[in-house]
Amino acid sequence: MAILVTGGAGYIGSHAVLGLKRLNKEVVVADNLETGHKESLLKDVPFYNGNLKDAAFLDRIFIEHEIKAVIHFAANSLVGESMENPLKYFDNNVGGTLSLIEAMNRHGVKKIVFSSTAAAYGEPETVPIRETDQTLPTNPYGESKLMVEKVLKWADQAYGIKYAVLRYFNVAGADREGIVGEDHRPETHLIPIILQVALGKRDEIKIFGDDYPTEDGTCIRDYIHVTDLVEAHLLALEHLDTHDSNTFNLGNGSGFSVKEVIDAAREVTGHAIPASVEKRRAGDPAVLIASSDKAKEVLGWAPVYTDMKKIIQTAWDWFEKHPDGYREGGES
Ligand SMILES: NC(=O)c1ccc[n+]([C@@H]2O[C@H](COP(=O)([O-])OP(=O)(O)OC[C@H]3O[C@@H](n4cnc5c(N)ncnc54)[C@H](O)[C@@H]3O)[C@@H](O)[C@H]2O)c1
Ligand SMILES: O=c1ccn([C@@H]2O[C@H](COP(=O)(O)OP(=O)(O)O[C@H]3O[C@H](CO)[C@H](O)[C@H](O)[C@H]3O)[C@@H](O)[C@H]2O)c(=O)[nH]1
Repeated sequence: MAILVTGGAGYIGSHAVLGLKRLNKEVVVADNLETGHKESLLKDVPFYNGNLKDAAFLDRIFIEHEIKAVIHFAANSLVGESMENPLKYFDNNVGGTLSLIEAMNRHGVKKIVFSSTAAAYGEPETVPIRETDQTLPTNPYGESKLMVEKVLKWADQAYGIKYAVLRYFNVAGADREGIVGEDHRPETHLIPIILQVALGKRDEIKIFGDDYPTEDGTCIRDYIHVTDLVEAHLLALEHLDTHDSNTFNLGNGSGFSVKEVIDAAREVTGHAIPASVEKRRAGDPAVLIASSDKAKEVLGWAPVYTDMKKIIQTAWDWFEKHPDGYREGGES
């Protein structure tokens, strides 16, 4: 019995595949390599290159492997792009998931873990954010994920497909052995961009606004290590064997400002990391911090990487060894 990982060639998906293989689980990957990297795939893991919207592609996987559960990472996830091209996000993120659920139903697969996001909440009324707080996305990316959450609820009711919705906050870091890492193109995330400055690939880090109502004026986020995140997926899968569908936040429960993250990276890398202040980036809430109490209480989840410097260290170890990411010359 295998676990199908969609988006398994991407940043988080590749870490999940590695985590599953370390537990000797049987894994199959489906990815169209739109933003993933074939170089991140493990040699002994069957890989299917195709689009989730293609029903025949999915049928082939479900026929060739006995799939017992799906961990569904495949999606587009650039907030800015989603504002400019919302239909791409509804088409791929919602359309891709509808096709996946239909295939699961055709083949009698009854469990799915779904990557949702803090963007499903929009601007929070209070922090830390709890799962029961209002969900009012401020961009099509977050909206597309929330739509899938709603689809999953009805698919459970109609077809008995049980789901764990995991709303991630800011995912960061890399595998401790550096077997896989983060290589988004374009890179938009704070920590990899800071580390590209330390590598000499960028001149400076641009801080998007220092006039927020926070102590140092820069935005505060909740950073969670990718390995801790993967661990929660494994626990959620197990949980679904004996429990009903559920929704969980995944974050560390503490916030770091952009300036604090830059300072931590200076300490880890020993590099000055020049910074300049730019205007605010549209749509950035001032503070996003998760309450992950529910995941801790219900799933027994306990994040290991709670120290920002340790999170950055794992990312730095990866970047030092792979300054051009997965591909020589830095082009995707
Ligand atoms: N990185 C974060 O901080 C973060 C935060 C919250 C939520 N998420 C969610 O986690 C998931 C993984 O994020 P990531 O950072 O690893 O992104 P990523 O872009 O590295 O990985 C996504 C993978 O899905 C594949 N894919 C996309 N559409 C596909 C389709 N229709 N068919 C087949 N494959 C397809 C891509 O090629 C890629 O390999 C996404 O669903 C994202 O929305 C990420
Ligand atoms: O060059 C940069 C890049 C980022 N930032 C700031 O750093 C913080 C973190 O930004 P990221 O782009 O790394 O992350 P986001 O908080 O925007 O996004 C994260 O949370 C979102 C939900 O709110 C989505 O889920 C998204 O995929 C996930 O990475 C933000 O305040 C941003 O303004 C900068 O100052 N300079």
